[in-house]
Amino acid sequence: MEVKVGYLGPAGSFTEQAAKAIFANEKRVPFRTIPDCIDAVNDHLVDYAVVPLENAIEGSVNITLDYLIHHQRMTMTAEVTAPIYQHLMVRKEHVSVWKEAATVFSHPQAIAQCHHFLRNNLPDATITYSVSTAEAAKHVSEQLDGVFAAIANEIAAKEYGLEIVQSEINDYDNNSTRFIVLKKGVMGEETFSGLDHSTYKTTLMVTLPSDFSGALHQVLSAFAWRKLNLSKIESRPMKTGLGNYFFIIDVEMKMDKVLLAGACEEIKALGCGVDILGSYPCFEWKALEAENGALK
Ligand SMILES: O=C(O)C(=O)C[C@]1(C(=O)O)C=C[C@@H](O)C=C1
Repeated sequence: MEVKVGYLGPAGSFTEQAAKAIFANEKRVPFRTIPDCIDAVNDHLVDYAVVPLENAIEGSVNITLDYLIHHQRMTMTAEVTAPIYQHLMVRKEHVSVWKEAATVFSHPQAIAQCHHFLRNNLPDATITYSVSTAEAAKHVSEQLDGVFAAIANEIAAKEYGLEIVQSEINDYDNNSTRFIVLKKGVMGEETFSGLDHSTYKTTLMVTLPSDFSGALHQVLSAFAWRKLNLSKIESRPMKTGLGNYFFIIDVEMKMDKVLLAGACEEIKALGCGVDILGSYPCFEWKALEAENGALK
């Protein structure tokens, strides 16, 4: 049976590169938005969805996290972290006048990664958000009147015939984004065409009982005394009123029947809610490059 993989498109998005890295030989299907991608798995249009989850400069991709928690629960089944290089690009005839760009188009995450660059180099340009960086590049390539620019990657520049006029414009080096592979149904062992993974993570969603002093401290203690390493903890609004939050906790370990299961039981005994969003292998970009060819 043919495996289909949905990703945030169009062709040339960072998410497409991430999807290619894990699913080199599967059929990849672009979707317009992150929720569309996730819904496509629910509607059985595709078997997996690859969506961005967290960026090193801008933090969580809130739309992914919130859509997963509040609208469409899916199982996290793999992670790939990709280096991210943002470039400013224009139509070929505008290379010498890029500083006159009236509008810069890009995905909000990409704009946020380049705030200082934009402030220093294009202070008067209007910023217009696109559903993805590749969509921004496609849009600029279609504009015949006026000077416009997009922030996107090298592959998008090639795909839509744009010229890069300023490269690596992200405000901080070592920029990277964590992409997550989602599927419907229960957690299971997935095999990703024999790719080597470096670590395992388990992502938990924890809700605290109301008005319980020291609750978060006790939740963290359940991990601490078992010496379970956390790689991330983040609070997000429950959307039920100010002051109501849930916590996303990433534990650097595969779900097991003893340590992690014990920590979850202990947290539940405190009156907290615990949902396991996934337990998954984490792929390194370098290793994938070696297996699948250069992806930058
Ligand atoms: O717009 C794209 O190309 C995407 O794949 C989305 C996305 C994101 O939402 O984080 C992916 C990586 C970059 O950090 C910027 C944008």
